[in-house]
Amino acid sequence: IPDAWDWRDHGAVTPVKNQGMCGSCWAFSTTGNIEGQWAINSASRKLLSLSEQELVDCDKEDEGCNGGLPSQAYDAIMKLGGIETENDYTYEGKDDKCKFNQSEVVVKLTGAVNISQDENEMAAWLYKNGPISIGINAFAMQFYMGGISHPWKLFCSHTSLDHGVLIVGYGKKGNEPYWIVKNSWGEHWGVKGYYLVYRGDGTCGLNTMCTSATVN
Ligand SMILES: CCC[C@@H](/C=C/S(=O)(=O)c1ccccc1)NC(=O)[C@H](Cc1ccccc1)NC(=O)N1CCC(N2CCOCC2)CC1
Repeated sequence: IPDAWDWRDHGAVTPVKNQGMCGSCWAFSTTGNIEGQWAINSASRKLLSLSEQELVDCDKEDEGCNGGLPSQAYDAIMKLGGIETENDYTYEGKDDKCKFNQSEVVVKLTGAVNISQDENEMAAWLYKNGPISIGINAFAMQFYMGGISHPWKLFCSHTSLDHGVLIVGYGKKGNEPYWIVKNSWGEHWGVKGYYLVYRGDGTCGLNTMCTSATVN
């Protein structure tokens, strides 16, 4: 696989979004993954912006603005019958009643996969298949101002994951390998909304809950 790869350069990543005052990061991680799968692995090859609010309101396996898991969201989307576009089911940033409309579904899932915790295998999977939904401990992200984040384990527990985000690529700056992570805190946070984090030692637990939906 190439030394560097960035799915933003290959039409598989929508613009950075903003979850606002709602703990819906898990929904953004989920839609980001499915947006990539649809653009890369479906017959249509179209990059669509998908609805997080549908997940916040209608995914009863998760807890809306109080948190959730992408792995549970994939299952909920399959049971609901698919996911609508951002435009058809717009983001409100608060828990609301479910307004799911089957006739507006644009993407259906066929399943989901767990991805290896080995970061070399993760990079190979990403290059072959697309962006990866991950859980991470977001402690260091709250103070991130740019560069390659590599906090001490002491400050960034590998076992208490509290944030859902999306790995869209990887690279190396000099001798330092890094992941390119899409966040959902708006484009003024981090590096145009992105987090560059050290690749290779399970920083902040980013390798421990890697998942993807499958679209066909
Ligand atoms: C209150 C919810 C906060 C929200 C993200 C909010 S956030 O605003 O992005 C943020 C995160 C960190 C610091 C500051 C701000 N976090 C989540 O949704 C995280 C995201 C995550 C964690 C681990 C792996 C993947 C994804 N998930 C969670 O918070 N939860 C996971 C599911 C859990 N359920 C409990 C009952 O039994 C079923 C499971 C509820 C809590």
